[in-house]
Amino acid sequence: MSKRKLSRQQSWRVSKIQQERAERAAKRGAAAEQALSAGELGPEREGLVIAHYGTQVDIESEPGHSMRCHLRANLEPLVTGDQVIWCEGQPTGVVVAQLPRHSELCRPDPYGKLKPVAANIDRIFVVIAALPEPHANLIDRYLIAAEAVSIQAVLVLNKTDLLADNPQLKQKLDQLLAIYPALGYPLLEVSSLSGGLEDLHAALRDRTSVFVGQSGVGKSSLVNKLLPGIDLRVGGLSESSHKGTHTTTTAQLFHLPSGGSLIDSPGIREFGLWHMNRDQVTQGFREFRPHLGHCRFRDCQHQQEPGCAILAAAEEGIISAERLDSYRRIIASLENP
Ligand SMILES: Nc1nc2c(ncn2[C@@H]2O[C@H](COP(=O)(O)OP(=O)(O)OP(=O)(O)O)[C@@H](O)[C@H]2O)c(=O)[nH]1
Ligand SMILES: [Zn+2]
Repeated sequence: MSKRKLSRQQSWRVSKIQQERAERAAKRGAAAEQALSAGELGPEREGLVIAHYGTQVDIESEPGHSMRCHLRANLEPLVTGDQVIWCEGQPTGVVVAQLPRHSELCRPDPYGKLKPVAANIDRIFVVIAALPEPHANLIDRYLIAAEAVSIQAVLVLNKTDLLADNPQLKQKLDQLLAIYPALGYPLLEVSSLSGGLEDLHAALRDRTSVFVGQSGVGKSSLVNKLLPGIDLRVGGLSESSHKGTHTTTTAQLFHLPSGGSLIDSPGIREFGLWHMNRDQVTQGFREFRPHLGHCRFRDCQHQQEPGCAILAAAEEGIISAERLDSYRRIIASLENP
C-alpha cells in the first residue's frame, strides 16, 4: 500500500514539474511571439550563438556585433556554437530556427543521459604539460571522450620550456607521446611562457575548437596568449550579470585574432573526466575497432580469454602494450562497467 501511495505522490510531483516546465517555456516564448506578431523585427538572417544565458542567447551575424535574443517558444534549447536563423529586434532579437549541428560536445546529466553543451566543434585540444607530468591513462580518457562525440582530438604538450634542462623528462615524455601521432592524434609542442605558438595558431585557424585538460596544465595561460586582452580569470566566463536577469553563461565563443574560434567555459574544460561505460571505453580506443567482434566469445572482456582478437593484435604488436594496459586500467576504474 505504501508503495502505491508513494508512486501516486511521485507521479503527482512529476506532472507538477512538467507543468512548471511548460509554463516556463511558454513565458520564455511569449516575448518572442509578441515581437514576431507585432512585425517589429528585421529580416530573417543566419547567425551564430556566441554565448548562452539560460533563457537567452547572444547571436552574431558579423564578428564583433552581437545581439541578445529570445527564443521562439517551440525551439529546442540552443547551445553556444549553434547556427541559427534570427531576426534583429529592439531591445532584443528573436531566434526563429536552429540549423542542423555537425557535431555536439556532450556531457552526461545527473541521470547519465548525454546533453549537448556546445555545438559545431571541429577539434578538441587536449592540453597536457611537462609538469604536472602526464599519464597515458588520463590522456586516453580524454581521447575516449572525444571519440564518443566523434570530434577530432589534438594533443598539446605545453610548458616545453621546462624540458630544455631536463633531458630525462624529455625522453620520458617523447616515449609516452610517440604513439599518438601514429594513431591519428596530432601532437603539438608549445610553451605559453616562451612563445612558439605558431603551430597552435595554424591548427586553430578556420575551425571552432575547445581546450580541455587537467588543472594546472596552462589552459588559461594559453588562452590568454591566444586572446590578448581577455583575462579569463577575471573575464567572468562563469558568471556575469546583465540587466537584472539571472545570467550564468554556460559557454562563450571567442574569435581568435590569428583565425578560428574558441569556445570556452569551466564546464567544457572538465570534458572527459565524467563517467563513461565499458562500451564507450572499448570503442574509444580507435585502433581496437577493426578487431572488435572477432573474439571467440561474444561477451569477451579482452582480459585473458582464449581467442581474444584484441590480445592477439597486442601480441602481434598491432595494438601497443601501453594502450592495452591503459585500457585495462580505465575499465578497472569504472564504477559500473
Ligand atoms: N614553465 C611554464 N609554466 C607555465 C606555462 N604555461 C602555464 N604555466 C604555469 O602553470 C600554472 C598553471 O597555469 P594555468 O594557465 O592557470 O593552468 P590551467 O590549465 O588554466 O589551470 P586551471 O585554471 O586550474 O584549469 C601557472 O603557474 C602558469 O604560470 C608554460 O608554458 N611554461
Ligand atoms: Zn576479446
